[in-house]
Amino acid sequence: MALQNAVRREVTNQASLNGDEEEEESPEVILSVLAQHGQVGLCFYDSKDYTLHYMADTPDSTDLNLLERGIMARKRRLFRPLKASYVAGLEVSKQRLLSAHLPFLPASITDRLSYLTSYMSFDSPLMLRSLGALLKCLDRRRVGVELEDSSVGVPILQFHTYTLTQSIYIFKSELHPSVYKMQSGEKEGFSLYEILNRCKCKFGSRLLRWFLRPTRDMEVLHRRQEAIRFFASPRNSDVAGTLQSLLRNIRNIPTLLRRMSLSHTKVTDWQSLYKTVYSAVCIRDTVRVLPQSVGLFREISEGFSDDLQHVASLISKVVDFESSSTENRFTIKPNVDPAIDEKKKKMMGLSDFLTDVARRELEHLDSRITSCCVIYIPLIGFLLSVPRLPSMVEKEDFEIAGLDFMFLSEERLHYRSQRTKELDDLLGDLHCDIRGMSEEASVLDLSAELDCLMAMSSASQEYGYTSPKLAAHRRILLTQARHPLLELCSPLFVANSFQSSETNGRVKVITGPNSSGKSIYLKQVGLAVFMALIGSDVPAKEAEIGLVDGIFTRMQSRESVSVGLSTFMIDLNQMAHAINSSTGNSLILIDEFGKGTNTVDGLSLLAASISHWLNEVPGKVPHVLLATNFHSLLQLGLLPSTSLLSLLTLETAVDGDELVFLYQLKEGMCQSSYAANIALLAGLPTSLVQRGVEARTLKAPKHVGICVPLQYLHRCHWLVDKFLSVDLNDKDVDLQKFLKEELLPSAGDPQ
Ligand SMILES: Nc1ncnc2c1ncn2[C@@H]1O[C@H](COP(=O)(O)OP(=O)(O)OP(=O)(O)O)[C@@H](O)[C@H]1O
Repeated sequence: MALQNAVRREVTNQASLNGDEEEEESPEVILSVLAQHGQVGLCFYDSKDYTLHYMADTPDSTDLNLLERGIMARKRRLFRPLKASYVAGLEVSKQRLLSAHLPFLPASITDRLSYLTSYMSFDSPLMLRSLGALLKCLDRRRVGVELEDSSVGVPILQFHTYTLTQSIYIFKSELHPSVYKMQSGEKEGFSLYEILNRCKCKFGSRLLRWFLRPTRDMEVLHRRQEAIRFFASPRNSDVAGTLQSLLRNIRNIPTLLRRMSLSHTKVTDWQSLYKTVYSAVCIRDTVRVLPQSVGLFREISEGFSDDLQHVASLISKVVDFESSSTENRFTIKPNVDPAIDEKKKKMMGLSDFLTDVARRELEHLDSRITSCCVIYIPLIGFLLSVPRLPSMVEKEDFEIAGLDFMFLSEERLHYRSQRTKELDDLLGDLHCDIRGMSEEASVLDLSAELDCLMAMSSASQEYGYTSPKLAAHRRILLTQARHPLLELCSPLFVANSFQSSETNGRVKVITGPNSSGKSIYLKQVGLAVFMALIGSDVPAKEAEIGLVDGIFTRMQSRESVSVGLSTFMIDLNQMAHAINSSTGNSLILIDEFGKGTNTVDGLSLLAASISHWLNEVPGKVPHVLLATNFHSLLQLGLLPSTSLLSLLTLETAVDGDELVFLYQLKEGMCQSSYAANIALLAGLPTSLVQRGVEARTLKAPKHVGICVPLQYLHRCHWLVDKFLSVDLNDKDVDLQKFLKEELLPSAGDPQ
């Protein structure tokens, strides 16, 4: 497990950096980070405002430094390690959180759980464990607490979701499965990642996972868009083909160099290194003639240095690949460079030779040592490696006459001898030059970026995506948008548009029969916005997307064993999260909220939640897209009428008894659930469905209405109007008189 725990201390004033007394007075920030299996979870406590910040588990970047950069960019601070022993398992960590001194938490543990899960995702084990570690640390160090009394805990007055600079968070994992699949070796399944991943080198595929993190950084997005646009043009398809075939040859230079301990060097490693360097030079030369206004091209042209060319020609001059592969051992070209003499050739090529060297060394060694070998370690050079004897305990025991002890590793002792020094001298030139290449990290980074963007561009061309216009406004416009996954497995996908302006129609309520396409529509909007925010083109004819700061989803909950909450509680949590944490710049997608409980209660909660947004000041209303089968939400007029509300439905047609789904979005509301037709479609026995229809007809209020004579209906209306006309707050109103004189005398008069 790669574990990084760190403690940060405020170092805004130099005095605290120098360990001055004033350090005590600086507010403290304690950070806890846990990384595992390509994911990172983190949290930190800031004693300045007693806030606990937490970040849901998120894909790790290629290096964890990003976290430091992200946080340090905001406030320059110093890190120092948090005790690893503070980190506990998931259950213990959850318990620490539930029993922490948090004054704002409800008293009972069950209520606490509900409260906490509405703020933070309990599906983030790393975050929870880092929180557990942090709470333990706060408890031990008693940050900001002067009192000895152990019942007084470190004050934590509020929680705050932490986001990395410019990152956008997708709340609730439902968008994830189709988006990220993180575990290596895990089957990708049919996912957005799979659609976009046409990368030619491993680094490209790996970086693409990182690309799947949305961002609001316009510079990053534009940089990606301009490269994607360039390759999307049919005029540039040849150059794209050339670059892709070169990218196939790119291998991990540092790993290759690490493997190049000469006694184990494989010919294939040399070949891979040569191909990598040679291809990098070709990529640079190809890119140099492309428009340098494209940022990525400019960086490749400048970043791939001439050293690469030098190393490529050096390898090709020295290594005889042809005889290496026929003889299946490393061979050097004869007579190419007079500086490389017979002896060098032998040394470099023959692992047998190194074995010879080792054997000769062994003759001079202590008789207790029965075996040894010569190895090569980049940056260190050739070393003699011998097994550690049981009698070699203290450092002094490692000394061997005539050898310089270097280090102990994996129960082997490593030494420099006169001969290994000679080997270093003889082979130094080549290794120095090649070693220099490990500095060429930019080759890998930029190649991976190029690979990713070409992959995204290729998917965009194949599936007819469009480049979205991105801006900082609060509008989203998608013309003829499609679902990127469903359109590939559906013979005829019906595209639909989406429009959410700054003020009008920001809250959209979609009704429609089951299977009419409501959920798909919600998801395609979410995915299009998501794709735009990773820099990709989107499946739509036209797109204009204001950068959202979060995508909140409430879809398809299953009861979660890890959290111990029922399906309905999870629904409520997600809704609470969306209501508590969204801003006027967020996108909220809600599918079927409220159906996990009694209909009336579920409906009321749904109406109250939507009304919450509809009653907000216009600038604070997020883009809300909500699908529901509660048709009475609209039929009973439970929502305030405002221009913020827009009603949509998906078109269907009835052909005889059969319901036909047209999947076309239109304004308005669904008039019938067509549940009976859908039940027949699904294969329920006809007699059973008919009985259901009868029962429903009898129960429907409409049935009563049909039997009541019109005159009684008028009478009822009149009575209601009369009652409503009375102002019960008016003290002068005499109710007895009203009933006797105004209402009852007219009892026989239906008006
Ligand atoms: N735009 C579309 N074009 C073609 N087929 C579609 C479209 N939208 C949905 N479908 C098809 O209809 C199926 C059902 O869609 P969806 O799950 O969105 O329905 P729904 O209205 O949300 O149903 P429910 O209310 O029962 O959850 C999809 O699996 C897909 O096969």
